[in-house]
Amino acid sequence: MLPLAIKNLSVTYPGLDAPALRIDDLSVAPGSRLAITGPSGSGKTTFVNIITGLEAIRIGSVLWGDTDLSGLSESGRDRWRARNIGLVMQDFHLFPGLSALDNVLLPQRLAHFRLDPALPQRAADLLARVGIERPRQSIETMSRGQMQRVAVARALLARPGVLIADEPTASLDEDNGAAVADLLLELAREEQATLIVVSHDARLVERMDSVLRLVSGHPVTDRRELAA
Ligand SMILES: Nc1ncnc2c1ncn2[C@@H]1O[C@H](COP(=O)(O)OP(=O)(O)OP(=O)(O)O)[C@@H](O)[C@H]1O
Repeated sequence: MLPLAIKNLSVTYPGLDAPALRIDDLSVAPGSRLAITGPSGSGKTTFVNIITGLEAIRIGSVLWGDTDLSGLSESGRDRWRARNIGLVMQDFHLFPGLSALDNVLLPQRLAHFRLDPALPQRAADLLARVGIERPRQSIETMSRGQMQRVAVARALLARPGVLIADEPTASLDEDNGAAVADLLLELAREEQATLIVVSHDARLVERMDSVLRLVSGHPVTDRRELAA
């Protein structure tokens, strides 16, 4: 579980008159659940890229616990992200030709010379937890709902303190979207991870503790319970 504190953040891109993202002061309590909403182009993806360290911070600070991402190099941010963040993307980002189990293990296989011997069993347990009955099934033969559940298991494998999902239900039908939303909320609680979800899905958003609504890069929140 990690608390997030953003101070005086400003992200600008060449060719834009105004910052794509401008947040003066935002706190997210450890273990809480924050939804990010807002119209297209309002800065949601920029927010995710900044708080995960995918993008460099030039103005302001982004503190996860004691770690200020603005003080880390790109490789430092990559290492920090691998240890602390589990990511679930709209389009799954799974590798065809590999089984569900191997997809869950792949990021850890790539990150470490030698795979922690406990991880294959944890991967199998997580796949069972998200309802995947055939972990050896090739990923490209799975349904979209199953693929997203595999992606949720993969995000949690390394026990991240923070689980971040970018439009995790957007490409799923209603039933599968609801199942994935349930899993994200349940597993974040079970694993004691802070949960941050970018979503337009009203049923998912209303189940979070707080909502940060972005318009033209600015929070126009509803900051209910943000620091609860
Ligand atoms: N690398 C970049 N270079 C220049 N402009 C960018 C870059 N990345 C994002 N932008 C601009 O920053 C603004 C915010 O973009 P962002 O992708 O964060 O919005 P979003 O809310 O995620 O949109 P959507 O819901 O459509 O995905 C937009 O005006 C976008 O065009």
